[in-house]
Amino acid sequence: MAPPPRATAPVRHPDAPPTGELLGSHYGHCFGCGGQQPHGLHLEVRAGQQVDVTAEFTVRPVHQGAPGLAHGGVLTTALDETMGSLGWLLHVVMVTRRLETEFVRPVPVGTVLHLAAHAVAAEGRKVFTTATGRIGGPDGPLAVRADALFVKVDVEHFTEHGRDEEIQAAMADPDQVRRARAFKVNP
Ligand SMILES: CCCCCCCC/C=C\CCCCCCCC(=O)SCCNC(=O)CCNC(=O)[C@H](O)C(C)(C)COP(=O)(O)OP(=O)(O)OC[C@H]1O[C@@H](n2cnc3c(N)ncnc32)[C@H](O)[C@@H]1OP(=O)(O)O
Repeated sequence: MAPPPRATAPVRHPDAPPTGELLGSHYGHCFGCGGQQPHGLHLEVRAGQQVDVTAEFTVRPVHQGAPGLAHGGVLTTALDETMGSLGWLLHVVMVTRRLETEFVRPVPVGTVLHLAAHAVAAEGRKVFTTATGRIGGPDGPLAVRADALFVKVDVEHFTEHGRDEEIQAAMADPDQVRRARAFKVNP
């Protein structure tokens, strides 16, 4: 998943949220970041200085795979969501096309996973990203890492493919429309 040689360094948008600011959820029902998902990850992502973000995820019993351990798919979701949030800093909406996770050590229930992601390169609609999840603190032992390819999309991606009832509800929600605009999407 290496970026092609013609790829360039990703550029932080001039109107990107300032360093340290909480980005907020892009959609209340998002399994990764939404507040309206009881079993969701409730990730709170913070803007970094460049095209980078940090986040924390507390592993709860509903996230188990093996007894007392986080499910690998849930950990991948946490990495995916964190990397997807880089769109706030680029002012684009992007969806995951390819994602490769490495599970370096098991992550027990109760762990606070310290996530960090940055955009590595961009080329046309493609954004290449990478992320880590560490235990015990932002500089703690590496538990999981991932590389991903995101592709920029416009609002039709959602309105054409999403189920009608959720799309209608989202478009009727001024808060959702405001959040979509923050991504430079024009619903
Ligand atoms: C009010 C209503 C509006 C609401 C709006 C709300 C705001 C929402 C805000 C924010 C949302 C963010 C949500 C984040 C959530 C976390 C992230 C996720 O989990 S996202 C879900 C999982 N992902 C998918 O469901 C994608 C499913 N896949 C697709 O839909 C398509 O495959 C898509 C759009 C990704 C690409 O399809 P193509 O037809 O547009 O483009 P092609 O040509 O296939 O690929 C684009 C480029 O990528 C290269 N490419 C493709 N695969 C590659 C690979 N494996 N390696 C290298 N390059 C590859 C291709 O060669 C092409 O490159 P060349 O542009 O020609 O240079």
